[in-house]
Amino acid sequence: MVTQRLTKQFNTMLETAGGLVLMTGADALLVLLDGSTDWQKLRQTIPEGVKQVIVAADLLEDLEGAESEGLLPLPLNKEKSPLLERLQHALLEAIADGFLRSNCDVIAVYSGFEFGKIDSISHIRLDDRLRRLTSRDLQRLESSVPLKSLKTVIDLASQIGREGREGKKVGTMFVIGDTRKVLSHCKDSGFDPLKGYKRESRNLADAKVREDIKEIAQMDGAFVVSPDGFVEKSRQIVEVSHADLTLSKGLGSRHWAAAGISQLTKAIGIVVSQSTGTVRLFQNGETVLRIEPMEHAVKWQEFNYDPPAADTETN
Ligand SMILES: Nc1ncnc2c1ncn2[C@@H]1O[C@H](COP(=O)(O)OP(=O)(O)OP(=O)(O)O)[C@@H](O)[C@H]1O
Repeated sequence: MVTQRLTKQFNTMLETAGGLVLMTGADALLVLLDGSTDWQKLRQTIPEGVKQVIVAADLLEDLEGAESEGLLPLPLNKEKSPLLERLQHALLEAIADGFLRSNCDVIAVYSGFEFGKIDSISHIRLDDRLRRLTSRDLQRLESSVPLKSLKTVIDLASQIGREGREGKKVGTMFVIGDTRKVLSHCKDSGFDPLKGYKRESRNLADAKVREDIKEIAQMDGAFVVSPDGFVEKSRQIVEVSHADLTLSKGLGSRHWAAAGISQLTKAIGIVVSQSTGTVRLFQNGETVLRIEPMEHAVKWQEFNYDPPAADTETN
């Protein structure tokens, strides 16, 4: 386990960042660490008026003891990832864990130039930036499902989670890829409204088809989607055992079924939770991506960091 010593420089950066939280009225201080540290000292160094202090590190064990000092621990599991990716991930996780709202101000302090040396402070406004999922997030899944089809289904799932239907929240499931094997673990949950439709009328690339899917999503069951983005069947009950799986507590049978089928086949399970609107991707029986509901659509971007464009607003 790496230990990050509270050096004089680290102390100064914490004090300064804490001061900045108070001065700007930011909602939280995020300390992105490269290892464990002396949590008591860290809390004492930060001005008392700063109430929300999130401490993020790669491993859960690095954060042991942080909570009892009144800090909010956030494990990242992002070892060796580039800084900006870790920072972005920390912000998303902090929202998912309820430490931050999706529209708030955060002061972040981290090692920007040298591993283990806290040398940078940023004032981050959480808005659009968070909605930009990177294509690399998906490429990393190393799935046999083409990226284009995955993006289409994720966009549709996020839309369903965000908008619901006629004022009601809607949850649903998509299982994409390894279609034949997936179907061998499915049974009809009722009449399939897509039965008898020509293939082109089941193509998710078509906006009209996506609207139909939103209607059908209100009914029980899952959509089985081919790797090239055609809905093969809807209203399917996925019958799998999930004896060997471990998932977050609180996830119900729809999520377990998606995780189960992703373990049994090469498919990716995508679930929109009816209660929260959160979209989760399952692969090999595990949650590999989670997208919180946002006001607007997901924006895809490549992970080339572009410096922010000059802000013309005067505030
Ligand atoms: N194995 C399954 N295959 C397909 N659909 C399922 C399966 N299990 C549950 N569902 C669907 O999910 C709905 C919600 O079930 P449940 O509340 O247990 O799931 P959940 O994972 O908590 O999802 P949510 O967060 O949306 O409530 C069920 O009414 C059913 O339509």
